[in-house]
Amino acid sequence: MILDVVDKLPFLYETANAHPASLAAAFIGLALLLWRLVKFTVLPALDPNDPKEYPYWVPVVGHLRAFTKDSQGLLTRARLHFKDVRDPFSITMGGQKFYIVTKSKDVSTVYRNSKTLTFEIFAQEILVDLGCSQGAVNSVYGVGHADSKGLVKELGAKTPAKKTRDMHHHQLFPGAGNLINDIGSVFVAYFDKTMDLQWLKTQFYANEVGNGAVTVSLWDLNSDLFTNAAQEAYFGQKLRSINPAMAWTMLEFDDLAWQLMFKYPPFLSRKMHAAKDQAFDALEQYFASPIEQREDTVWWTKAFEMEMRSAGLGDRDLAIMAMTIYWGASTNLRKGGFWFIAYLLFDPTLLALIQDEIAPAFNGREINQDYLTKQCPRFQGAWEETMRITAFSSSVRFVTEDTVIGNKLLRKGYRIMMPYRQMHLDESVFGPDAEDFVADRFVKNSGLRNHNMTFGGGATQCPGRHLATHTILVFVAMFLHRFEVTLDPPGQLFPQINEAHPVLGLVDVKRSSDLKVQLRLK
Ligand code: HEM
Repeated sequence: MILDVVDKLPFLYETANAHPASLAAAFIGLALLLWRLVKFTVLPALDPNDPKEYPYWVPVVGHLRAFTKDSQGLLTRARLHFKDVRDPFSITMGGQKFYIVTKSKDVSTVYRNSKTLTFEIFAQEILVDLGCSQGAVNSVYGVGHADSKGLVKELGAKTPAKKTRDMHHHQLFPGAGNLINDIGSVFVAYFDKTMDLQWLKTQFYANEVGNGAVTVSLWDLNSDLFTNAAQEAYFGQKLRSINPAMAWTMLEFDDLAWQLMFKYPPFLSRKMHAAKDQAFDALEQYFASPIEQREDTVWWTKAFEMEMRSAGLGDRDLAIMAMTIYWGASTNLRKGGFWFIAYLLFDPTLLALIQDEIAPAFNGREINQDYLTKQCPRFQGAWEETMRITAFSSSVRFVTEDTVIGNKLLRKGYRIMMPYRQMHLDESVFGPDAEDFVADRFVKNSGLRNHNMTFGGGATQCPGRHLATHTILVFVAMFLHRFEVTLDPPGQLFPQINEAHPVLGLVDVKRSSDLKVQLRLK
């Protein structure tokens, strides 16, 4: 770095002499070089416990542009810049410093610490960005009254946010007294009804090709079935009657939701706001309608509504909060189904092996779901590998007190980001083929499951993880059992990922590389 500056001094001097007008520019350049030298070389040497900062040229802006263009590329470059030792380092974007944690062991330490590292500030920010009133957010999160465990200090009672999380567990977890089967059965009934050629022929993404076969967009098929199934479970028929195309409204919002995350100004994100508001309007109307018309939902929806109303929320705030669960469930399920089927279709040997493995789970239209989810290790393993290779989001935390992670001191007031992809491609954990899809990786070494972070971890670990795995395994097995599936036209290339946009879990597909598949009843 020092040599950098010394090297450039004669150049700056000559430039200033030859063109006096550029003297100011030369001084600015010199000042910038000195600032960089002090900030990224001198100061870090004085405080080796501070996570090193990935250097940048433009103060305040930092790496914002690179992050919005290709976040994983930026994080990889930064990690390699620090010789891949995987100590926590920091990146500045738009004036905000983020600590980046990429070592599995450090990530586990972060997940275990709910005392000085918190999450709720992020949930509150996203709710406000979505349009929730500050009053509603304050009462749901007990702002100013709750401790780090989500207990209201004066009363010792749980905040509504904490109770809602407990309700998710009751609805979505396996185990005595829990209700995962109730919600799972709605998904399976919906798949059973819609994985039917007559039904598919009526959809805009399907074309009849003769002999009773149809060609469909694999992406649209997954989007449609998973999102509508989630809607049916959580909001029953009433929401469908208010907005028959509600699922597609949600999906339109999901496709553009990255603009919300990057805080695009409204004039540059009109389509996203329009879809979002349309979704909120429908859900607001839903919650304003008589409760007797909304009996056909899973337990969670009613329990959640009761809790939120007693916290003083009105229909609009209720709609916004309920939409986040609809969004979280549908955005990832559709991507999971799509990528899993794509990996199977592009490996005929694996596909044949899986088809043999799952066959005993079927007796006509009857499905032994227990068999599928517990007795098919190659099938389960291929799904786990699909998740490992397509998980592109990050867990985040806010540092409320100075905290040591690894051998670095993370300072109060900054944010931590734990990008799953950086951990999932760690060759010291997953081996030299970490970048490849290896269908039996988790079958051969089940210990690797502890390093699969797709569902996050700690207090914020995805409560839908059991349902997600269950419904995706059942969906894909039904799809492969019911239809003969071929690429149409043949010779299509494997779909490309869309790395440019941030996601809430699994990576998006570049729509131009969607797969067209022909479905014929077996
Ligand atoms: C393949 C499918 C899915 C993936 C990859 C996924 C991934 C994630 C991730 C990465 C998080 C954040 C974890 C963290 O910050 O540590 C999360 C949170 C969440 N997920 Fe999922 N998810 C999936 C399916 C579902 C489903 C089906 C539901 C509900 C039915 C669901 C409900 C939620 C909720 C409510 C949260 C917020 C938890 C909290 O902050 O307390 N997810 N999910």
